[in-house]
Amino acid sequence: MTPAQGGPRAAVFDLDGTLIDSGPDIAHAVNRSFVAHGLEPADEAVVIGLIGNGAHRLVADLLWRQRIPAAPSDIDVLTAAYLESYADAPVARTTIFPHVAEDLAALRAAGWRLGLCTNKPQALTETVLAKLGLDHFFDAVRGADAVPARKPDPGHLRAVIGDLGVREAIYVGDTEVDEATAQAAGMAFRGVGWAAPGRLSQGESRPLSRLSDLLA
Ligand SMILES: O=C(O)COP(=O)(O)O
Ligand SMILES: [Mg+2]
Repeated sequence: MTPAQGGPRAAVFDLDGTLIDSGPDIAHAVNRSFVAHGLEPADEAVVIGLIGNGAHRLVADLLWRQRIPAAPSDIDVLTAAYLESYADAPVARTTIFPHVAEDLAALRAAGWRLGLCTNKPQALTETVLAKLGLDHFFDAVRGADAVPARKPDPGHLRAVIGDLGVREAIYVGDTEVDEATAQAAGMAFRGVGWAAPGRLSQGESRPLSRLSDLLA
């Protein structure tokens, strides 16, 4: 699907794994919470392979992967500790992927409206964007707790499009969660070429080599 002729061109981006390489900070924070509660830390690569469904699900999936039995209240406690630890050092090990800032600037210069749709909590999302100097690119930002239901619920993406005041947009992400969300919302999707191995579906045959490819 291409933007309507003459209509505002718009793109919505996922955050973690798409615009920023935040896996090292996320892994460090979640492992701090595990160790503080007497649990084994997980390999960074394992954590990175599970990011994208929000903080609570990341903790639950890691416990399951490590075969650690946990009650729902344990998952809540570990999630709260993880997010507290993450908020303590949100960008200590995080980098912006190459060319992302200049390509977002190029899209804006070409008149595109840009949104962000992430399963990171809203406050942490705003902090991370501001600390990395990316906040000024976006006309709309919605984290997981800024909508009634987060990705893969299509309402999350539709809320961002509503905020942008456009009828359609392309969604750009790094995982099958993002692909499923776009599909459920009836939106076009492009994966990023720097997604971690195996995170996009086999069907994503045209990943972007740069965000500025959207201008082509
Ligand atoms: O799952 C998360 O915590 C956030 O991941 P996302 O930015 O890729 O949606
Ligand atoms: Mg992602």
